[in-house]
Amino acid sequence: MPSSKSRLSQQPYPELQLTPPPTGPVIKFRPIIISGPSGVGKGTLIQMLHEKHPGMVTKTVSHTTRQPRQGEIEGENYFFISKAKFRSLISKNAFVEYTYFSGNYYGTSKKTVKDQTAKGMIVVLEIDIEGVKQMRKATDIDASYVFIKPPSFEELETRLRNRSTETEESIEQRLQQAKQELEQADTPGLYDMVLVNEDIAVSYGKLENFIWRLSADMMLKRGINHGTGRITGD
Ligand SMILES: Nc1ncnc2c1ncn2[C@@H]1O[C@H](COP(=O)(O)OP(=O)(O)OP(=O)(O)O)[C@@H](O)[C@H]1O
Repeated sequence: MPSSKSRLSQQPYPELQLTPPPTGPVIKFRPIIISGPSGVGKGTLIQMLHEKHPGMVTKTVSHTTRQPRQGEIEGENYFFISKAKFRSLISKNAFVEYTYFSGNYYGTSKKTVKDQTAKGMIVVLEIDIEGVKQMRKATDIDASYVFIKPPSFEELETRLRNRSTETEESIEQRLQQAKQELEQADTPGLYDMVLVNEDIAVSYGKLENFIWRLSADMMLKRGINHGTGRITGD
């Protein structure tokens, strides 16, 4: 696969300068939630967004109860907290979504999403389908949801194998999980866009276009001047 930078040629809204306004109220963009089966290319697409729009597109740091691995940094890879603290945060409804996986909790705190949004950043989060269902039920984070599909199940398997990061057992588990996720992806009201990731450059263009269109709609609704990115009324 060519490097992500060489593929980033198309800017669908060249006139739209997505930089936070230097003064005045900060524009709050809707968080973008990306889901899809393991190996479909979510991480690749999100990395491309970060590389092309550093300082504008951001991810949040998750909380976990698992032990830090060698080299992992508190506040950079995860916020490492105890199970008691995690459970206390659950009871306070502090997570956008959370999951219990392999003996540990993992979750995205509402505060981290809201803090980044308040700074005028577009938060892009990778969240699985169960997390999306949790988020759709909650009302305090107004996000947009994208599901990434593989062109075929065989291609998904090829990508997972070629990535060479998984054991055979893990590949089988992921493919099993993928079947269930793909069956649910078209459930009405779950995702705002379903994107088939065939050619990575085309997929990236469609994803960027979707995000810009949302942002442009939001700016227009709020009377924002595209030239400066400043809010002219609300
Ligand atoms: N459109 C594409 N065509 C071919 N290969 C791709 C495409 N998109 C991604 N890949 C490759 O497929 C593999 C899986 O991609 P990636 O790691 O981004 O998947 P993921 O959805 O983030 O998986 P996980 O959920 O397991 O983290 C990587 O080796 C990546 O380079």
